[in-house]
Amino acid sequence: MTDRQRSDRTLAEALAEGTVHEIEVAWADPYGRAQGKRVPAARYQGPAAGRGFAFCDGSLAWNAVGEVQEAALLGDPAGGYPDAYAVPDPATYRPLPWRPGAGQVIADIVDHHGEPARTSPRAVLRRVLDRLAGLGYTARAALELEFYLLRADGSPLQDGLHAYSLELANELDPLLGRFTGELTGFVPVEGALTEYGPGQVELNLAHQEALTAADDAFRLRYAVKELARRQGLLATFMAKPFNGHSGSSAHIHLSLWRDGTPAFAPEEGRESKAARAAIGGLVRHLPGLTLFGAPTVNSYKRYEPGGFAPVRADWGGDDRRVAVRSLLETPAASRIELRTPAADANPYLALAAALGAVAVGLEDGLEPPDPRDPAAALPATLAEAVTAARADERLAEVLGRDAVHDHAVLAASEWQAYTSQVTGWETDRYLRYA
Ligand SMILES: NC(=O)CC[C@H](N)C(=O)O
Repeated sequence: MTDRQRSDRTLAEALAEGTVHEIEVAWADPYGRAQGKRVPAARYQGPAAGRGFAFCDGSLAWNAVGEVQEAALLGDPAGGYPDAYAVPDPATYRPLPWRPGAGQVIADIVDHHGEPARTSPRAVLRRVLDRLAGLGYTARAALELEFYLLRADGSPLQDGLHAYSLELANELDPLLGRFTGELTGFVPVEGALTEYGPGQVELNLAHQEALTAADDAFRLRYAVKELARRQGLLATFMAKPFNGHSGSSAHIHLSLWRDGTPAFAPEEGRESKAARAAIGGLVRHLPGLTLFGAPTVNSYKRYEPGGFAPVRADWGGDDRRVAVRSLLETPAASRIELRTPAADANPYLALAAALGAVAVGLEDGLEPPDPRDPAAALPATLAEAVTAARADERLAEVLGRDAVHDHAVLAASEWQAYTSQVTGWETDRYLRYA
């Protein structure tokens, strides 16, 4: 029995036995934040088996501070923000570790015409996975998420800088212990470590079928924030919260499988044909896909030359300085790590864009460039990323033009809000000197 079948049965059993009193019907907004409705168990089955749970479709077309952008298609202003429907995927059911008797299920979104909402993040990922399936592949993925644990007022909890420090890890207890304890029934955490910044933590997730991997990253961010809140702390997935301290990434490890065999298994000691096509697709389309792993103004402040966050569309072997890291290991563990996505990314969109570029690499028979050739610069700002995403017709064909249009509109609204403000940096720098 697969994990999906198991949790499917768990939900039906929990409802039948009356061991669950409430279900959170959850979906990701454009920025990967958990949205949803709390539904009493007795009111769940009707809508879940029918049209789904109604909500205002503006929730799928708002920017980082919740301002609905009318130019985004799904908001469909002509239609007056009609209902969209959250249709639970029962295989995603998990009991909530912090509220006994409550569970969560992740929903797919259907628009008011009854069609899958083509710009909703989970739908974009499904579309790419269908395309890969058409090529004969299933994708597996594992995400590593970094974040800062802060005091409730936003100040750092620690001042030490020691990645992998078990002593600093102890200082973060009891919360850190929860991430490798009760949280593992909700998401498959494989490891927890202190990262380089003060109070920065990294959690590694197990590799899973790609849709589940994105669901896990979505759940993880929600759960970490909630467990921290219950402890009187603030967990932030902001990409670069502090000047002078490392940013937070969402590295994605990818592999393709054909009929249960690993398509990235090394061939004659080097990357397989499928792996080379995947690397070729990723490297060529990195400028266009960057937006989907780096959706805010702040995401771009993480990229620093000479650091661990890449600034070029380059690739290499076991090298943490490049954007696309090819890890040749045992056949089943050989994989590609994409290091551009930031922790503030929507995991569905980041994974969809990465796998979209992989699909393009396979379809177009691409090869990795010679690593000694000069590599293209990645977009250095959100505005450059929007331009690059809009210019990448081939990637848009795979992700869906409407999805690229909408998410570019949201990002452009972030950029507009940012550039229209006079900042403290400007007054500090220019007021007395102009
Ligand atoms: N684990 C690492 O390689 C550090 C990654 C770094 N924090 C980044 O933002 O990219």
